[in-house]
Amino acid sequence: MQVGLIGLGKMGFNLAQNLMDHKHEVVAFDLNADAVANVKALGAKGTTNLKELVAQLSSPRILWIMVPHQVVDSVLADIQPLLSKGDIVIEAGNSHYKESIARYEQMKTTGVHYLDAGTSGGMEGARHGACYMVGGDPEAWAVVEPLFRDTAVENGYLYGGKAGSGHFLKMVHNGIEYGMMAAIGEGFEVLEKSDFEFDFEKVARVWNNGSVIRSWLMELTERAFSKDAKLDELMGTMHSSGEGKWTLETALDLQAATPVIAMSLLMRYRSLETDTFTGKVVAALRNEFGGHAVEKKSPVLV
Ligand SMILES: O=C(CO)[C@H](O)[C@H](O)COP(=O)(O)O
Repeated sequence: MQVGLIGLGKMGFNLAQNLMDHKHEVVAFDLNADAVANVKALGAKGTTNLKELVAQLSSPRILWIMVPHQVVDSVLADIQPLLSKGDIVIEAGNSHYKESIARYEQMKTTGVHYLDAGTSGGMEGARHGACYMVGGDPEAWAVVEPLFRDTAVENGYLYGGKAGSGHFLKMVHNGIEYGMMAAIGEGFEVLEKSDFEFDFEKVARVWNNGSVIRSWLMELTERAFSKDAKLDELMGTMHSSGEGKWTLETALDLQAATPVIAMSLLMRYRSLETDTFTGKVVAALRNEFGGHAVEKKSPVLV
């Protein structure tokens, strides 16, 4: 299938390669000319001009937007005048589900289908097999399902139902992610404060082999400690992008008791004031799976 891919950042560039591995035709857009040149070198078409992107697509067009949620509205404002009835927009930023519902309703008035797609698996997933949660019109979903089937891991995609359900699922997924990472970080903080002389990389490795808590996050923990045995180079500052806060706000609205997610979010805020070892572990994990910036001891963002 032909896909117009908007956004060649950490996730989008890898998704472009994943799509091409599965014989899909990628026409990519990014403002960064180097990223466009790089994806063209791999076999995609590419442009830094949105009008050119849309003009190169056959109708009904499929546009896959892979940009941070903060810039989704401005991308939509730019492309909407260029689209026609029947076109399909897949919005794969980590958007708030209520914004996705509003965008879906607005797009519907112009006959453009809008699907909200949460993507998990980080940069590695986007490249070699992601996990997707998608919401929106079932008819539009039926058209684009092969794209998700091909670029996901086996059993790694779910059509969640009406508009907003994809981003709602991704929001809750990220809330769970906060709690799991906080627990891993806290466990290693106990080890670090004890009198025992543990090799944290080896501890993470043994826990990855047969234990109840073996997981991709624990594998990333092992990887992080293999690079820096005590994470001495990192500040334990835990930034956040909003999904944990939205999960907690939603839980409060629904009167769902979510103390683990709440505390993990609050500890992230706390870490902005005081360095902790938990913070180092969570910061390292965010860097491992999402390429998110970490603060080094000399306070420089990398
Ligand atoms: O969706 C993701 C992973 O599943 C992103 O990496 C997200 O940015 C993680 O959330 P936060 O930045 O708040 O830690």
